[in-house]
Amino acid sequence: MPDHLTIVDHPLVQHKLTVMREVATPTATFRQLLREISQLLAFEVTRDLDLTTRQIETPLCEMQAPTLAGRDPALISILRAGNGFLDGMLDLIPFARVGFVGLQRDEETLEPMQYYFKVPDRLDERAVIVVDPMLATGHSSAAAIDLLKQNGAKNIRLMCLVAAPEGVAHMHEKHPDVPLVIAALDDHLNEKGYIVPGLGDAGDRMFGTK
Ligand SMILES: O=P(O)(O)OC[C@H]1O[C@H](OP(=O)(O)OP(=O)(O)O)[C@H](O)[C@@H]1O
Ligand SMILES: O=c1cc[nH]c(=O)[nH]1
Ligand SMILES: [Mg+2]
Repeated sequence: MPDHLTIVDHPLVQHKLTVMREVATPTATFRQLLREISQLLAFEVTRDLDLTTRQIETPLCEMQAPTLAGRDPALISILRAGNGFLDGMLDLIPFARVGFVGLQRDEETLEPMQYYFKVPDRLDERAVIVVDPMLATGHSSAAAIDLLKQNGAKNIRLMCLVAAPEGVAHMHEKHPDVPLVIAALDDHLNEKGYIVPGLGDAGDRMFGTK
């Protein structure tokens, strides 16, 4: 397994993901589980954030205590499905700045089309965490990260729920500097670019569209 890839094999993550994969799982349950898993994956994707110390006073004494270094991190959601990760992440990192990259895959070419871009300032001075539940061909995530790098981002991580081997390989080719944190590496993509076994279209399942 490439060392830029972390698969979070925690039993709670795997249990929740299994329920999300089931075709009979209703939208409300799917959305709730996505939120819960986002917090467990967030634990892993933030593991190597830089720390510094600051002087504080406890009821007993003064101490140099650890605190996150530098500017507040930026969470970047790839619309729409990335928003399923956002609320849970913001519960854990309420001081994070938030950006959005609107991308939608063309169903024929599987190439992502951009329809929105709004990100926090000074990306070059922030840890940037890009979130999207699905990494299929990897073209959407790679395109989003291209845009973020054009806007100065240097210290980037990508957090996904389910990835295909094709997507992991594409990300590694285009952005070998970006670590990936995922819950599962599935078997393959089908002829329509869907991850198999996968969970279907994450955006549609989250929002009850289709
Ligand atoms: O790795 P790729 O082959 O690019 O596919 C993955 C992308 O497809 C899905 O979004 P989609 O285009 O369905 O948009 P949506 O979130 O609005 O449904 C998913 O959330 C990713 O962004
Ligand atoms: O399986 C897939 C592939 C792309 N996007 C999804 O939401 N699901
Ligand atoms: Mg979709």
